[in-house]
Amino acid sequence: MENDKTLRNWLTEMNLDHPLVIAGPCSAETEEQVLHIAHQLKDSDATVMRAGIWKPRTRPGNFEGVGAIGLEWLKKAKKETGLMIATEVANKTHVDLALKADVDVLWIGARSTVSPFIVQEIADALQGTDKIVLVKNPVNPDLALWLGGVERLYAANIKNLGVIHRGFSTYEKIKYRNNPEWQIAIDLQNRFPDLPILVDPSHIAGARNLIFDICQTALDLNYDGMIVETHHTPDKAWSDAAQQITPEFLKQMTIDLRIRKKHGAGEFNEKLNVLRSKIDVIDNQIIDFLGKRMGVADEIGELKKENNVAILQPERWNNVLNKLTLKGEKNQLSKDFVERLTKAIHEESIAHQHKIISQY
Ligand SMILES: C=C(O[C@@H]1C=C(C(=O)O)C=C[C@H]1O)C(=O)O
Repeated sequence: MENDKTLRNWLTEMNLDHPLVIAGPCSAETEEQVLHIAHQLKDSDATVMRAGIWKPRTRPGNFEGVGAIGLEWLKKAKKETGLMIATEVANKTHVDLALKADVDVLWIGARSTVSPFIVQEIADALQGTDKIVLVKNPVNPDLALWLGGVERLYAANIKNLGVIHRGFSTYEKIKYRNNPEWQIAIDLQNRFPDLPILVDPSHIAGARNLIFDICQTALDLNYDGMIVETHHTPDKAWSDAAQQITPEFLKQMTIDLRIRKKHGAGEFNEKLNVLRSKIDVIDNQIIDFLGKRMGVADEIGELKKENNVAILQPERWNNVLNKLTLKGEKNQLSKDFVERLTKAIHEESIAHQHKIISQY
């Protein structure tokens, strides 16, 4: 699959003067709940109403969705409000039922994207559809697997495609439910600049107080819109209570979010060019310096080879790491960044020495 301007057609045809908003409850719970939320969303920026009907839960015993009856409620919501409707599909049966109910947007969840068998089954069931199909990132940070999902749908002649970034599962304790790993989504945008990308701040955050900032970050990274879990009484929601926001909150959020221009003009560009030349000079210096550092590591490698000494020297390495972290703090660099950078340099240094030592 190649990038192609027509990938954006479905979004362009919506003719929105703001980012695309898909909103609605994590799960459809009752007919009244679906209709109540739909009417609240009617005069918001939301174009599409979402609701989970079949809910993949991490552990059994939790509410697993109302099933096909929820499609009837969504259909009613569409009829009464004019909103388009969206739900998650995870197998051929779901697809058949959703297509029969004329669901406008179908998404493939993170737990399905990890499985090429399931994605293929869904793609086959959707073959040639003109519905909009969105692929959430897989639970693990694997861009190829994410794109593989999109490519399976593309190969099934499904042209109205997009992706949803919901973050990646992690065992580490972080402030988010799912680690955003923004760089993976940036890489995806670089490969497919015309493939619409939406952020799912609800699943990245896991908590409603983080939703605004995540949406702002996504818009600053040129995302095309957001899919946000929205419930009239979030704390009483049957699933994902902590991360749902009210329709009122959503309306205020879409007013407050800053939408920046893709490009500037005139004096801005002149100033930007001056600053960018400064960055270019510094970037060149960084690479020259790194090259010099590796040259010294090579010399150390030769020395270790002659004296049959191990490459990895944990004491020295810890010393280097601590010194640079301290120095980084003085230069307003985050500890996390300096650590990642220093580890990358160390890895390259080890690789250089390994090459020298393994030459006979
Ligand atoms: C360069 C050396 O080899 C390794 C690489 C290091 C580095 O790049 O700073 C530090 C310690 C060693 O693990 C060394 O022993 O000093």
